[in-house]
Amino acid sequence: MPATTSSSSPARIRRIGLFGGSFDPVHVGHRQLAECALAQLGLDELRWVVAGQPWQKERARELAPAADRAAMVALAIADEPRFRLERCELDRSGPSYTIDTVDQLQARPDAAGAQWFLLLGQDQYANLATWHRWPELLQRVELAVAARDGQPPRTSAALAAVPHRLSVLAMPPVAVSSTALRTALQGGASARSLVPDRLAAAVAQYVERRGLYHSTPARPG
Ligand SMILES: Nc1ncnc2c1ncn2[C@@H]1O[C@H](COP(=O)(O)OP(=O)(O)OP(=O)(O)O)[C@@H](O)[C@H]1O
Ligand SMILES: O=C(O)c1ccc[n+]([C@@H]2O[C@H](COP(=O)([O-])O)[C@@H](O)[C@H]2O)c1
Repeated sequence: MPATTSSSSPARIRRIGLFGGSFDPVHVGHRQLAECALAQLGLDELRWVVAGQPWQKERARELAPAADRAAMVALAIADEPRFRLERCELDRSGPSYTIDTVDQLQARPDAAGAQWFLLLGQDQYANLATWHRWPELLQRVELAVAARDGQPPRTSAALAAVPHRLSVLAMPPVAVSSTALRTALQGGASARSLVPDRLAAAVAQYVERRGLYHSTPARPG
């Protein structure tokens, strides 16, 4: 009798990225970072987590409504099937702590056995030791960090004291921030004038239709 061989290869571990942000608004720097992560980490999917109540930003200023920020992300990612809009922070109450999101997503049956990556720009990597339950977060995800504003991924003193898994993402510099975009729009720039270098066309159309970031009031719907 011939020896039996198994035709089934071992199940491949799914690689899932989380990319959180206020996305106020989402811009080409976000998209570039996400594309680099897809390619360099070999992700099966990348979930864009729109912050419901970004507690560190809410203290400083009023944000655009979460529904608008999520709608803009949906438009910015629509052409890439591995990108998904993750709404769990919008559906929760209270401050949006990333560790709570990781708890929630890793507990879902579809996540069993997956390998998780958390994407960050250098500014948030430097800031990570201010996050809620951050040492625990480091046990639960591998960090994937991209340079920003000429600053390469660099561990802060507090982070350096805690072992963590880190992938450095190679990313061409994209000198765009949501702050600079809001300032330009508030100063009277049209959203379409920011396409394609700073905003995706569909996002710019949404900004104009909703009257976001201008002093004129938004039209309903
Ligand atoms: N141009 C960029 N290059 C690299 N990383 C970026 C860039 N823009 C944003 N990121 C990263 O994307 C994540 C979400 O960023 P966020 O939504 O706060 O955008 P932002 O442009 O930093 O906004 P704001 O100017 O309002 O602070 C963060 O980890 C941030 O570091
Ligand atoms: O968990 C925290 O305490 C925490 C503190 C600051 C920022 N974050 C997350 O970091 C991501 C980027 O935040 P921001 O403020 O740069 O848009 C977003 O997903 C936030 O929810 C998370």
